[in-house]
Amino acid sequence: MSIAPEQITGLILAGGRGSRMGGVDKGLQNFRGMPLALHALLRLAPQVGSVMINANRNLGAYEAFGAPVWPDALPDYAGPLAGFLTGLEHCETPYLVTVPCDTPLFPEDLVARLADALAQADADIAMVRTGEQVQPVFCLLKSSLVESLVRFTHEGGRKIDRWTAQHRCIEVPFDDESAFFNANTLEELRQLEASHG
Ligand SMILES: Nc1nc2c(ncn2[C@@H]2O[C@H](COP(=O)(O)OP(=O)(O)OP(=O)(O)O)[C@@H](O)[C@H]2O)c(=O)[nH]1
Ligand SMILES: [Mg+2]
Repeated sequence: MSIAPEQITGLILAGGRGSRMGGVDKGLQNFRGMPLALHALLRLAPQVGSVMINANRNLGAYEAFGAPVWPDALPDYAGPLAGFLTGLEHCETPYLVTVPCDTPLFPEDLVARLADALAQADADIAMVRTGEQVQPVFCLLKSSLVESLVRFTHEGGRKIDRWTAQHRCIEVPFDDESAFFNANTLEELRQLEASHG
């Protein structure tokens, strides 16, 4: 069994505090003259059937990118899992794939590789691994997990790995580690701009 792109909705995670960047709205910071979240959107869109954005501030600026924008239902910046929940609650396809807004050079075949691995392993969740490092915010998941995530988060659960461990989860190795370089600080953003990717 394989998974077609049309069965997958893409979600840009841009709902964080950006505290290591001085509290700015990270997704709206420019990278090579264009907002980071728009880079992610343009890179993800050809890989999936439709895309949406999860953001908690400056919603109008994100709406201008032309995709639906959903803020967290959970209060107080509950972390990336709150973004997963928001995505699953608005997802109308059998699969959701998430990418963070601060990693604009992620692979152009990211979703195809996650989807192949998920289908082959008959898993519920597939996450990127680079070297020894799991990158849980690059995550393909079955939309049917929404009830499980509602339960987990409403009981106060916040850690991605604690939740994913409850399901059939696989890690998909990616060799191109530099494609997953993410900008947490302004310094890292400038470093990324200077890179060859
Ligand atoms: N929806 C939502 N997404 C979040 C939240 N916190 C982090 N994220 C997203 O999760 C991804 C990884 O988070 P970080 O790289 O730590 O980003 P951040 O939390 O904005 O930055 P720091 O405050 O410096 O940790 C990013 O795409 C964030 O936008 C949150 O409370 N809600
Ligand atoms: Mg954070």
